[in-house]
Order: sequence, then structure tokens, then C-alpha cells
Amino acid sequence: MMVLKDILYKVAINAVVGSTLTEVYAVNFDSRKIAANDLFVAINGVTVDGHEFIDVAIKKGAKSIVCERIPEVLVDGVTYVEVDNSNKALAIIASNYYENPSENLKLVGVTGTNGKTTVASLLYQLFKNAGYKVGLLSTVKIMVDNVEYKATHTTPDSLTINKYLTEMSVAGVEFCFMEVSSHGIHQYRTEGLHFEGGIFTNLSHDHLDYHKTFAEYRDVKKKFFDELSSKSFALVNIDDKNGMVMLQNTKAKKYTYALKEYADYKAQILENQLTGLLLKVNDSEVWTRLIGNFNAYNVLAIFATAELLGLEKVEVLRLISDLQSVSGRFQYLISDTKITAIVDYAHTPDALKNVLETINSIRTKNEELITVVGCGGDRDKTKRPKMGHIASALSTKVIFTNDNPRTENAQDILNEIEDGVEPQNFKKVLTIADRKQAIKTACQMAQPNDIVLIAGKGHENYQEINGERFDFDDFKIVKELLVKLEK
Ligand SMILES: CC(=O)N[C@H]1[C@@H](OP(=O)(O)OP(=O)(O)OC[C@H]2O[C@@H](n3ccc(=O)[nH]c3=O)[C@H](O)[C@@H]2O)O[C@H](CO)[C@@H](O)[C@@H]1O[C@H](C)C(=O)N[C@@H](C)C(=O)N[C@H](CCC(=O)O)C(=O)O
Ligand SMILES: Nc1ncnc2c1ncn2[C@@H]1O[C@H](COP(=O)(O)OP(=O)(O)OP(=O)(O)O)[C@@H](O)[C@H]1O
Ligand SMILES: N[C@H](CCC[C@H](N)C(=O)O)C(=O)O
Ligand SMILES: [Mg+2]
Repeated sequence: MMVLKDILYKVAINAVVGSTLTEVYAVNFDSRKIAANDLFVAINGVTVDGHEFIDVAIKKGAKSIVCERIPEVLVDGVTYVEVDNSNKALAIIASNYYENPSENLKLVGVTGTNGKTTVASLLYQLFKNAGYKVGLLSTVKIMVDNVEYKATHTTPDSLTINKYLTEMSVAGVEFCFMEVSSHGIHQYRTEGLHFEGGIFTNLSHDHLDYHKTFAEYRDVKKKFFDELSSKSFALVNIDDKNGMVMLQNTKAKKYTYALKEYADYKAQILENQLTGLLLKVNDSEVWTRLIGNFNAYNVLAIFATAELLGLEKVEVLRLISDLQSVSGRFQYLISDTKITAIVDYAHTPDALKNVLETINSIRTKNEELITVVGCGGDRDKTKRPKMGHIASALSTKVIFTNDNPRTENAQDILNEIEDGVEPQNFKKVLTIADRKQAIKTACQMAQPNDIVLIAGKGHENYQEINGERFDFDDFKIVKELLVKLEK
């Protein structure tokens, strides 16, 4: 329980009607979850306007309302607080309500189009192996040291973030690594958090349904670095031309990493195999089980972050060589019949291109690369032909199939993917809407030493069709099919 006035500390307020001495039992932004004496924050969302639910919230017992427009008809005994942006206010309220848990641990945010889950999860793993209590907020899962929770978002809402950070701080967690998505920044989910450091992996095409232009998408990411404090570090991939943009206005201490450009942290790929990478990181050699050029960037980011957080270089190198790959990120198995199946979360044109180029750099000419891929519904449509083009150009055979159609017509999505296929590649393409059937066909087509790539869903254990989630796990399915085919 807290007094409204204290919960509103540092919130930019335009107007108040009622008393700020009102007691607040809990904070919520969903009227359906309001209980007696709660504070309801009305948010003008993407689909509906939370202001329409102020009455419902009051009927359910809300005694304080934070909103962008004070309603014309007021209810006695209720305090109304007007702010410019409810999402932003909610984040500051969340920090106040949970007593600023981000200040009790070292919080590092990872942002960029690809590699956030990989970098954050591997940092969690590395610091755990170094003997620390660690937290993780990621697309795949949330970890409060050893306790696992289901993740619903890449970056949860600000109340949820602060709730988990509190749990972490109570559990004695010293370091927390979290993914910071562009939606998260744009909706102020990370506003007001104290970050010890920020990492920028790269920027390429994604979410242009939500952010409209690439410049807007880039500037949202940049805002995260603009808001870091002078005591924090900003670590950016300088081989990506947007790396410098991220550093432009930050007050944080600036560090760069790169494979190509001059940088504070440099890596060179000495060997690139299906079993791992041999890297030269600054002056030291290190072997990692992670596969593919892009993972050289991820490993370098991890090395730099661990050093910036105070770990010894020799120790960090040893820990890097012990890292296990992240579920659904280039996760592979080799069947008894010598077919290699790879499950990867590549769901953007850039990630798909990287994964295919990596496989092509490893496989020999007479081995086929059969790719099974689709695109999610209710998401950026412009990436569909691009992914169709890339998949068909860089594979020897490709089967287009459903990802998560969500509320869209699955066939329309497949048509849009096919639109990107160049005429000379038509002969490589099959379309099998049913994902399981598509994976099965790929496995049946594969000969010994061929590679089957199943891209787009990675760790996901469901397929969402018309708002309903069905059990579906690419890795489990391909594993079972390959075993069956062996018999
Ligand atoms: C498009 C988007 O980002 N939507 C997020 C947004 O919801 P919204 O704006 O649609 O909410 P809304 O339904 O319009 O409702 C507006 C407000 O009215 C309230 N409401 C609504 C109904 C009611 O009866 N009573 C009530 O009070 C709602 O609680 C809400 O506060 O705010 C919600 C609360 O924080 C999020 O859960 C929700 O994420 C949805 C589920 C989602 O799918 N988001 C994806 C796109 C996302 O955020 N992805 C990124 C990762 C992207 C990446 O790959 O990088 C992520 O960080 O997860
Ligand atoms: N540093 C990188 N650069 C380019 N591609 C990468 C990089 N790291 C991983 N990838 C590719 O992108 C895919 C997604 O990786 P990851 O899940 O780590 O990204 P993410 O940023 O967390 O994605 P999301 O936005 O969905 O949370 C991987 O499966 C791999 O194909
Ligand atoms: N975080 C991403 C994941 C996309 C994964 C892909 N399988 C899809 O469903 O589009 C998003 O929500 O856009
Ligand atoms: Mg992620």
C-alpha cells in the first residue's frame, strides 16, 4: 500500500482533481484486473483506448485514475491525474511502486533487430557459470536466478519488468540481462529504469508495420542510448552503419566492437565450422560452440560486456568456450542417416540471409540445402517477398509453409512470399501450407549429408492460427520425423 502522492514522484503532471493523499493498494492498466482501492492507468492503445474503461475501473473499486484526458463526468472520492503520456507515467509509477528495483542490481539492456535473445541469454549463462546470481528477461523465458517463468513478450510492460526486478533483487541477483525491443522503447516499457549498460547488436528490416519508416525504427532504438546515464556504458557494433548513430547523443561511456572496422573490441574468424567457431578476440584465441559469422558478433559483444562489468579476461575466455547454444538459435541435430536438421528463429530477411550464408559457407557443393520457411501473420508484410527471394536464392530447394498465420489468411501470406521469388528460382520452390507436412517432405527429400533448415519459429512451442495456439515445436517434430524415417 502506498500514498498516491509518493507513487507519482517524478511523474510530469498536467492537472489533478481530488486528493493525492488517496491510498493505493495496487497499480493496473487493465480495467479487467482492477480491485478495490487500485490505481488505474488509462492507456490509449494500438487497438482500443483505455480511457473508455475508466468507468468500469471505478465501478470495480479504483480510487485513483491516471489518464491523458480527465473525463467530463467525475465520480466523488476518486482522484484524477492528467499526464501527457500514460505509458510513460505508468513506467515511472511502476518504478516508484516497486521502489526502484533496477537500482539494486546491474541491469544491462540489449537492443537491435537480431541477436538480442542470443546475447542476453548467453550473458545470463556466462555469469551463472561464473558463480553469480543472475536474472534474464528474454523472448524465450524469464529467469530469476534459477527460477523460470514463461515470457509473453520480448520486453514486458513496465509493471511486469519492475515486478520481476523486485523478485530478482529479493533473491540477491547481482546482474540482470534484458532484451529491449523497439516496441518496448516506443511504448515506454523501459522508461525510468537504471541501466548499467546498453548493447546495440545491429539494425535491419523489421517491424515496419508498427514503426512505418526505417528512420523512425532507428530513432526509437537510439532513444534507448540517448537516455543512458553518464555512469553507464554504451557498447555498439560499429560494423553496422547505425552503430555510430546510437552513440551520437549518449551521455554513457562509449565502446565499440567490430569484425571489420577499427574498434575497442575486435574479433577475427580463424575457423568457421558446423561444430563451432575459432575466434581471435583482441589478442586471444577462443573456441566457441556457437556457429556462423553472426555469432562471432554475439560472442564479441558478450566478451566486451563481461569485461566492462568487471570480469577477468582469462576467466571470460574460459567461460565463452563453455557456452551452450540458445534454444531455437541454430539448434541442430545430425540423424543416423547423416541428415543435418537446423532449427533457427530467423524471421527477418537479414537473419534468414545470415543463416543461409553461414550454412552455405560450411556445406560442400554436392550437399543440398533444403529450407522450410514462412512468415507470421499480423506482422510486417513487406518482409514477406524479401524472405521469399532470399530463401529461394540461397537454398537449393525451398518449401514455403505457414509460420503463425494469426488472424490472417494463410494462403495470402504464402502468395506474398512467393511474389519475391525470381523466375529462375521457381523450379526450386514447393509450397506446403501445413508446417508439419512441409517439414516431413523436406526430411523425405533429404539424402545423406544434406541439410534441412527450418526457419522462423525457433524455440516457439505453438502455432497460432485464428487466435488459437496449437502445440507445435519445430525441433521436436523434425527429431521425431528423422528417427521415424530411419526405421
Ligand atoms: C502492438 C502492441 O505492442 N501492443 C501492446 C500494447 O497493447 P495495445 O496497445 O494493443 O492495447 P489495447 O488492447 O489497445 O488496450 C489499450 C489499453 O486498454 C486496456 N484495456 C483494454 C480492454 C479492457 O477491457 N480494459 C482495459 O483496460 C488495456 O489493458 C490497455 O492498457 O500494450 C500491451 C500491454 O503492454 C501489450 O501486451 C501489447 O502487446 C501485444 C500483445 C503484442 O503482440 N506486442 C508485440 C507486437 C510486441 O510488443 N513485440 C515486441 C517484440 C518485437 C520484436 O521482435 O522485437 C515485444 O517486446 O514483445
Ligand atoms: N548478431 C546477429 N546478427 C544477425 N543475425 C543474427 C545475430 N544473432 C542471431 N541472428 C539470427 O537472428 C535470429 C534471431 O536471433 P535472436 O533470437 O537472438 O534475435 P532477437 O533480436 O532476440 O529477435 P526478436 O526480435 O524476435 O526477439 C537467430 O535465429 C539467427 O538466425
Ligand atoms: N517477436 C517477433 C517474433 C516473430 C516470430 C515469427 N514466428 C512470427 O510469428 O512472426 C514478433 O512478434 O514479431
Ligand atoms: Mg528476442
